[in-house]
Amino acid sequence: MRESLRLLGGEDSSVTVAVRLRPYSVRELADPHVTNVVCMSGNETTVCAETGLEHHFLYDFSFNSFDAKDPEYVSQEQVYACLAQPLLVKAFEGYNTCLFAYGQTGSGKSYSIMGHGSDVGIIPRFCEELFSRADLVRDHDKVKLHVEISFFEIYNEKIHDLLASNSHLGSGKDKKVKKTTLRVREHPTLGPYVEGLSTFVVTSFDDVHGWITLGNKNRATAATGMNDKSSRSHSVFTIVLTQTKVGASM
Ligand SMILES: Nc1ncnc2c1ncn2[C@@H]1O[C@H](COP(=O)(O)OP(=O)(O)OP(=O)(O)O)[C@@H](O)[C@H]1O
Repeated sequence: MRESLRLLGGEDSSVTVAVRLRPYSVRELADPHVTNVVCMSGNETTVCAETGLEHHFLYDFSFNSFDAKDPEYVSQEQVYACLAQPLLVKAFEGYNTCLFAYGQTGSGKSYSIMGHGSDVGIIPRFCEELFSRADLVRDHDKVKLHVEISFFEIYNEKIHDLLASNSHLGSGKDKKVKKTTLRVREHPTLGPYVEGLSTFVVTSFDDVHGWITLGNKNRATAATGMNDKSSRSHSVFTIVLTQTKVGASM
C-alpha cells in the first residue's frame, strides 16, 4: 500500500493549500547535473529521491507549470481561478481573506503573486476583477464601494512602506538616505497593525495598477537587484473593501 502525506486544507477547512512547480531557470538549464525530481498527478506531488525512494504529498492543488507545452501545464490564469477568485467572492460576501506565497528564494513567489511581464499574476488579476465586480454590484445592488490599499515590505526584519513618498530612498545611489522603518503595534480590538503605514483610496484598476507598479519598483530586491539567500524579504499587499447600501451612512 502506498501512503501519501496529506497537506491539504480539507473539505471543512477554510484553508486551501497549493504547491506549484516552475520551469528550469536559465542557470538550471545550463547545469547538466540538474534534473527534475518532482512530478505531479491530479492533486498529488511526488518527489523522487536519488536513493530511488518516492515521497508522495497531497495538496488541495498541485500546479504543474514546468513545461508550457505539457497538456497538464497550469497557467497564471488557472492558478488565479483556483486560488484567488474564490477569495474575491468571499470578500464581496464580507469575509476577511488572505493569500500568501511561501518558498525559498527563486522558487516563483513573485511570479505567481505579481507576475512577470505579460504573465500577469494573482494580485493584478484580483484587482482587475474586483473593479469589474464592483461596477456590477454598484449598478445592480445599489451599493457604494470604497477600496483602500497599502503595500509594505519586511526586509531583514525591518518594515518599509512601499508606497510612501520616501520609499525610493535607501537604495542605489541614495544609500546614505535612510528609508523610514515602521513599527508593528497591537490594537486592543483590531489586533496587530503597522503604525504610520500609508493607505490610498483607489477608484479604478488603472489607479491600483499604478500603485502596484510603484510598490514593486520600491521593493528592496528590485531596487538593489539582490537575490541572495541571506536576505529575508516579505511583501504584504492589503486591500480594504467597504460596501455600503446607497442611502445608509458609511
Ligand atoms: N511558473 C513560472 N513560469 C515561468 N517562469 C517562472 C515561474 N515561476 C518563476 N519563474 C521565474 O523564475 C525566476 C524566480 O522567480 P521569482 O522571482 O518569482 O522567485 P521568488 O520566490 O519571488 O524569489 P525571491 O524570494 O528571491 O524574491 C524568475 O525569473 C521568474 O520569472
